[in-house]
Amino acid sequence: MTKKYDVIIIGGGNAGFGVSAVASEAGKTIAFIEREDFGGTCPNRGCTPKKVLVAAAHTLHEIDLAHHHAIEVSKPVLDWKKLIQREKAMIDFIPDAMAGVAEKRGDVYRGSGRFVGRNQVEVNDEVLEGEHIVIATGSRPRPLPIPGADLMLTSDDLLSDETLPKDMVFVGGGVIAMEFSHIFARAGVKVTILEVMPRLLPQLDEGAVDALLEESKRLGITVYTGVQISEITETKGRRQVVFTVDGYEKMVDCDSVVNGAGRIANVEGLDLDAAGVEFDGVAISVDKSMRSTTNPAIWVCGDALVGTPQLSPVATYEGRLVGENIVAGISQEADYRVLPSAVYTVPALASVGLTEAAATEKGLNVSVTINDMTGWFSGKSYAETVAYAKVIRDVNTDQILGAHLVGHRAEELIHMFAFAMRYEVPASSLKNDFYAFPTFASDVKNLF
Ligand SMILES: Cc1cc2nc3c(=O)[nH]c(=O)nc-3n(C[C@H](O)[C@H](O)[C@H](O)COP(=O)(O)OP(=O)(O)OC[C@H]3O[C@@H](n4cnc5c(N)ncnc54)[C@H](O)[C@@H]3O)c2cc1C
Ligand SMILES: NC(=O)c1ccc[n+]([C@@H]2O[C@H](COP(=O)([O-])OP(=O)(O)OC[C@H]3O[C@@H](n4cnc5c(N)ncnc54)[C@H](O)[C@@H]3O)[C@@H](O)[C@H]2O)c1
Repeated sequence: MTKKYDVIIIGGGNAGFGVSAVASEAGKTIAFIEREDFGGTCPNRGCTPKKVLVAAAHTLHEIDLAHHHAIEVSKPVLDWKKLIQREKAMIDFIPDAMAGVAEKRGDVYRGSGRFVGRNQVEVNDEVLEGEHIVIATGSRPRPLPIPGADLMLTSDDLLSDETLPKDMVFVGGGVIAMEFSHIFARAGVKVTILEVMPRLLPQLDEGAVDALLEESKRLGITVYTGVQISEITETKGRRQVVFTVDGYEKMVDCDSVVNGAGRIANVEGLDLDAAGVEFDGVAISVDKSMRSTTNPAIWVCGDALVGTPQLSPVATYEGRLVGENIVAGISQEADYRVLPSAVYTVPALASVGLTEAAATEKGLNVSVTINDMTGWFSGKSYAETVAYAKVIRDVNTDQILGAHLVGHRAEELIHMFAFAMRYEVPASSLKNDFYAFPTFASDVKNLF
């Protein structure tokens, strides 16, 4: 007999948990399907384990700066295998803990879900019927049409391999490449980044990215932009990446090549046709409330939803919004305008709101202030190697439109700007408030 549910959720990551929190609180019956680890990418293969490695890189950075503080230390010795084991030990409770939460909210099915009708999903040969079905299946690394692409590692491998390579190449110069390149470079690995676009992190503010690029070069990372990769080969256990840049063919020989070329929606194998869900090969067609345009029983959220930021808090937010739309029978739209995020290089690049280019394109009357804080008392005290801030303010409304920071605890300070933007605190109020002194936060008064 077919089991019937109010809501079937395919995928037990941030997005799926967002949906389940709202639906279970409203007393809906839920089927929760997960084929791998409950918790999904962020706590098991993304944000959380990655940050353990970032923290180690941060310590290596501080040791490197010790001489500025009249502290002599010998060359640090990093035991990569032990670091990976520490990272794994810190997260190993997560899948079971999250499965426990899922079981409290509904019936848990372990396996791959796929559509067998407009309202039916099959998992482990069992057919479930849902009034609503949510696709929260996340993303996977973009497959690249390059000969030898199968030789590439993914971020999953980097978080698990206990052997440190001598040298490595990242294909793509986005968030994953930047974060891991700083970790590995600080661990002593020779890193090369190959980016197809004219600059790294193309969607972030150019000034902030330039500051990070300088810091990355200081670390010894080699960056090529505007490249075309033609093939990846393997000889004697080493990999060779062949590419063209500025009309010249080049080759880098290395231990590991990593796919950092973006992530695509994880929807293959769902048999979307069986549910009458329109999919153009890249994105499922949805309306503004994240509902399939061709089957109103189906919703999409998190990384599986194409075109919105692939971030953990966004996946949770979208999931909760889908949950609310299902429970209340409404069509709320997501609002992505104030979204603080960070690239966890060491030091980090953090941003919120409009880039300078986007503000200019909108024709707004803006004031853009750029500061290098390495010479400020705070920057000098901590011997900061990079401390960059760009703040974009609307002159007419005195509202902060965007902030882009590198160093100076950017990943923490950015929330002051985000808070001001969300609650429309005027820039002059932010500037004139009390701050504990001396702190990095108190420097915000002097940034614009
Ligand atoms: C290396 C890395 C580092 C990251 N760091 C950060 C960070 O620092 N900060 C940040 O905000 N974001 C970060 N992200 C992004 C963040 O992890 C994702 O945006 C977020 O996890 C997406 O959540 P989701 O629920 O949409 O998908 P996921 O968490 O991927 O969950 C989808 C789940 O669906 C399951 N699934 C897929 N298909 C099926 C099926 N057919 N049947 C059953 N189950 C299925 C999968 O097994 C998975 O568990 C990082 C990502 C990566 C890869
Ligand atoms: N700190 C964080 O919040 C964090 C950390 C890691 C990942 N993530 C999320 O995960 C997603 C995936 O990360 P990512 O770094 O893989 O993607 P990304 O979109 O950040 O960067 C991919 C880069 O690869 C380049 N590229 C694409 N094809 C290429 C090719 N053939 N040759 C060379 N370069 C190529 C793109 O131009 C782009 O710059 C991101 O969207 C990000 O939101 C977030």
